[in-house]
Amino acid sequence: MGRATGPASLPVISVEPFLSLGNPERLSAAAALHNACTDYGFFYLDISSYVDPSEPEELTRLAHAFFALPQDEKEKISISNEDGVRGYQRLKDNVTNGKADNHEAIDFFRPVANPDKTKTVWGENQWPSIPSFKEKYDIWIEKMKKLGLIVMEAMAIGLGMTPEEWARLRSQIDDSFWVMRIIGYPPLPNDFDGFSCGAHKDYGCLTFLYADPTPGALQVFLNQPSLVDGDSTTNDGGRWISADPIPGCVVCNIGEMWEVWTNGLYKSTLHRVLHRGSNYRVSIPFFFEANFDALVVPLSAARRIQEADRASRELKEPLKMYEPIVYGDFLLKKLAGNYATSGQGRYAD
Ligand SMILES: O=C(O)CCC(=O)C(=O)O
Ligand SMILES: [Fe+2]
Repeated sequence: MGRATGPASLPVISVEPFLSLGNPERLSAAAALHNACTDYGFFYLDISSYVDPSEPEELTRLAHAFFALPQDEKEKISISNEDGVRGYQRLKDNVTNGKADNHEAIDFFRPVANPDKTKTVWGENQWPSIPSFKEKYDIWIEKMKKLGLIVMEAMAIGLGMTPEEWARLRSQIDDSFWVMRIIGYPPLPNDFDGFSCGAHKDYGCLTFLYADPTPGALQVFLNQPSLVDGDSTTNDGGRWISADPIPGCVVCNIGEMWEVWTNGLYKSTLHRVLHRGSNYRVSIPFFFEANFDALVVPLSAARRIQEADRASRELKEPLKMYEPIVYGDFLLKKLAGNYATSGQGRYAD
């Protein structure tokens, strides 16, 4: 395991320039966002001009109230009552890379018309009966959906997409099949064979992670040679750095769909959680995803950048292309391997 030396930390990008059309900093902010996506795949997104910090703090309080309930109360909204993925999952129910994760969670997905709980992900969300829980989280979901569109447009600007190209991409994400997890992490026992959440890439489009202020829990794997100093690399030639929460920011990372859209120019980055502190940690990732039926194909704008780079380096062999993916098919495959009972793991490759 690598030693984390030096002050390496993720870039901070403010959403503010993208909140109004006339903001003169839009282009430079989009360029910084592009660099964050090519170099790290992870960044802090400063949303202090978009949401009041008291909102996610209240969500954390509500999450604690739920996780503190007796186990049989929590089981009343178990995923086993529903479509197998919407609802509460016990501690160690999630498995990553063959090892149980030391967390419990509630998962919510975009509601569907004509729910049918015999079909994976096609059932209904299950809400705790704690007063104002659903109201407060529903407000958050709406804000994160809008934020998803705002950041997607900023990324389109950063990639140099034409208005027509952006309109086409927008039509694949304008009815996002979003996912929200509310995760509770008790301290990781020293002798635990596994992690709080094992190393994985997120499989969708953009993740907006709000986490309580607990330091030292979330770690991100950097493997760009320019970002990693030689002394501190792991056997894989990379380095794990902490991504501690910054007030007013969510941690944002790109998922595997962006890797396909950009034909590998933006990499989806490995991350994991090791919560060894003494408190009970809560995090609330919102996964802004493509539409269920979106056909995800490498974008011309990304290919233009790759071709220009190759021309400047006089590379001759043809550019390798990522295979197209229908997002909903990809999601169903991932969900099939999520849980202890199905053996493989939520966050497995
Ligand atoms: O809890 C965290 O900090 C990260 C969780 C995560 O990576 C995920 O749910 O995909
Ligand atoms: Fe993740």
